Amino acid sequence: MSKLILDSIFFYYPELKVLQGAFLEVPNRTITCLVGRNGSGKSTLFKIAAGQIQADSGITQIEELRLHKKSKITRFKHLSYLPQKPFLPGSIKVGNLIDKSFADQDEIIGHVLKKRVKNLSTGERRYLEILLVLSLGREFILLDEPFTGLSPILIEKVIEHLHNAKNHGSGILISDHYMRYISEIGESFYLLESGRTQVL
Ligand SMILES: Nc1ncnc2c1ncn2[C@@H]1O[C@H](COP(=O)(O)OP(=O)(O)OP(=O)(O)O)[C@@H](O)[C@H]1O
Repeated sequence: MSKLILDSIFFYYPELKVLQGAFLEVPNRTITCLVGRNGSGKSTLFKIAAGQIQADSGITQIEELRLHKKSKITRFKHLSYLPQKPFLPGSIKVGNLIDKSFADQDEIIGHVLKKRVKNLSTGERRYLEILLVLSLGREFILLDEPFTGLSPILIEKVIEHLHNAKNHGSGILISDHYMRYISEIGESFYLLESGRTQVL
């Protein structure tokens, strides 16, 4: 079984110690959840795992493979990442982003294929972003607050997609404040508090 590991992660802003030795293990074929209060550092840990920012110290690795700051291609091959904030350029048409055969099977996306991203509703845009991140079929999938802005029906659809991705072998790391859904789908849980993680 392959694992994404973050070990002894420290990250400081000039006047704030955000992470102080955080540890996380994300095995494949598993949904791992990271929870914690607002501002506890969850997004910071995601950004470090995704290589968007660099930790002051600590290790990110997949099995024996160390992921250094410069390992961008290696990261891209192994990981896909949904940031907390919208990331798609507004001017692109949905139909140019997603495979038509896929869109034909999804009612929500099927209805908005001709629209530009900037003209989607918040929930439609978030749903599209999640599908794109999942469709890359990476070994590890990092989802930072995917459910924000989604209706319960869309959340249920996303959960179905997450189970599919997991059954195809992906390891999923997810953070969200919707505890009802998190506790429904998660198999292992970490709480981030005072810069450190503990297994729940
Ligand atoms: N660019 C920045 N400069 C200084 N402090 C920052 C910066 N970005 C984030 N922070 C601070 O770092 C801490 C951790 O932020 P982070 O976004 O990782 O928290 P979070 O757990 O994801 O929060 P939330 O659940 O609200 O999304 C917060 O106290 C935040 O104010």
